[in-house]
Amino acid sequence: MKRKRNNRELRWLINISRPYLGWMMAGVFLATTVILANVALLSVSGWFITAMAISGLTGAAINYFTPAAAIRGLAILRTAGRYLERLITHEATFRLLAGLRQWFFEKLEPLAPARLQYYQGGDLLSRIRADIDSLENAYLRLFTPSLAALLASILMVIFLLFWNPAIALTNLVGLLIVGIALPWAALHLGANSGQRIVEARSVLRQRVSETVRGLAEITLYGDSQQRIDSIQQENKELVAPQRQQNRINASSTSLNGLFSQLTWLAMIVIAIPLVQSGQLDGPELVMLAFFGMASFEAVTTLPAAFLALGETRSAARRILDLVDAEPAVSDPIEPCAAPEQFDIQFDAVCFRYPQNTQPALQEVSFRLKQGEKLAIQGASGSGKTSLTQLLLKFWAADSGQISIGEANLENLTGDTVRKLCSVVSQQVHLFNTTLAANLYLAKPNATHDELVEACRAAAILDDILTLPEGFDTEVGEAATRLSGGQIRRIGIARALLKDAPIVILDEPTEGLDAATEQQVTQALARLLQGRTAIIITHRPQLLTLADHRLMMDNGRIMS
Ligand SMILES: Nc1ncnc2c1ncn2[C@@H]1O[C@H](COP(=O)(O)OP(=O)(O)OP(=O)(O)O)[C@@H](O)[C@H]1O
Repeated sequence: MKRKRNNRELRWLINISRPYLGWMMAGVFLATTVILANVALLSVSGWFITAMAISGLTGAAINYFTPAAAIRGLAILRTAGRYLERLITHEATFRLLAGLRQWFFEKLEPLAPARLQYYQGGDLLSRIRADIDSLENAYLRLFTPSLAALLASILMVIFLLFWNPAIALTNLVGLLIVGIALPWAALHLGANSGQRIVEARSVLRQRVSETVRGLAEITLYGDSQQRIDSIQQENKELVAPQRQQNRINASSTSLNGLFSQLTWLAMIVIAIPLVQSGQLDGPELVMLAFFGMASFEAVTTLPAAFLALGETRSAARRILDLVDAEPAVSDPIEPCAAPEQFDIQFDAVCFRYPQNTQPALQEVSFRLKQGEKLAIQGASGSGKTSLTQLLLKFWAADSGQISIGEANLENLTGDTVRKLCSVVSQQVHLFNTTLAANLYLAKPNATHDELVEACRAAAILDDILTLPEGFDTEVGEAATRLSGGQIRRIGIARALLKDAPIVILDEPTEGLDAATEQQVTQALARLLQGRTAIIITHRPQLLTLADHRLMMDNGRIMS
């Protein structure tokens, strides 16, 4: 089962790299060229220096032009090849990671908000950033170098076979130990700590981001020491597996050095008698010794890369676990077109959140005619917001039926339903860009006049125009100058721009002082004109906008 899951991650890593296969193969070709150029450079140099020394001693003539030119050529090939290889493999990997982030967001979107509520903000961020980034290891340090090592090793051993099978075999054994046995051992020894690193890093990130967000409360309630202690503890949880990985890495680096030196030594020991028997000459002995030494460049990075594979796999698993989650509501296979009539009807709707034992809504039924406004009141937790969440298709009813006009909600896609609805709540999220961009969000193709008109109707135009850069003011700067009431009127302007036939108000005047509440209520009255609306509120002012009232208690409609 575990092996199957591991294969699933590796298969996925290979599958997503398909579009970049051309780039990867070019990287493999260049990496192989660099390894071979380096081996050839050292071997020719060793041969050349020895041949020169011998000719100096014996006075024999030697052609030094060809080897000197070869050395220069190989040095240039090695340097230029390395540069191009890094350029190409990094380009391929970064393109892949960029594509992956976009794919991840596309997969996340249908999960929001219902399924994502189980993940903390810091955890999601960790998956989007750190987990995706750590996949870089798979491509830059693992796939490309492994393929290049395989290709280069085959060619090097074939080359040695022409000189002597025993030397070739010795080199092959050394390459197999460093290129396969050590990486295999590192992979198995490091799998557990790799997984712990990814998990501990995510926990630490969540804790830090939550601490920074709640800094005001922590300072106010004097909880800082406890926080520091818990961050230190979580830091220790991260450092322990990192230390273990460093130990494995240090051991594998030492063994790596030991086996490559032993192989090299064994190759020399085998070659010396061949010199004595005249099958090899002195320069060739040195050439083969240098060849053996340089050949390990092909495999020397693999143990560390395979050690990091445990971490990479865990990161891939966390990404897959999230994107494989079933959306809370699936779209119909053959959806209906958007309704043209906007009565809202709930028929015996029951709903319970998956992890709760108590239902949030029980047998909820009501009918609201197009253009009418319904106020819903009730104690906290009575199910008011849940009712609107179902209407927006963020969750699906367990039983009963919801319809808009003639269309049953089950036959409409979530997108279609949400295009028909605007929501104004007490929390208006402004993105960190200009005010204009925040407003265009509701209608990307709106003209500037439409923007101005919506802001005028929401009674926020004058406030925006007094800002130094008007609509072009950055929200970061504006947020310090905009009051809660002004931000809510920006939310109303957005809803006006969207011009959807159904409006949901979820306590939009909560927490405002009387004067501001009046301004916001007037703006809301303009928004509700001619639209069907559900208004969740306790505020008497806002209740005056409603034609009907419902009281909820414990998930049921009381009156
Ligand atoms: N996302 C959620 N996941 C699990 N349970 C939830 C979720 N949202 C609400 N609940 C639970 O469902 C019940 C109804 O909550 P709901 O938010 O609909 O009530 P509400 O009347 O809008 O309350 P409030 O006025 O405090 O916003 C409550 O018991 C609440 O704990």
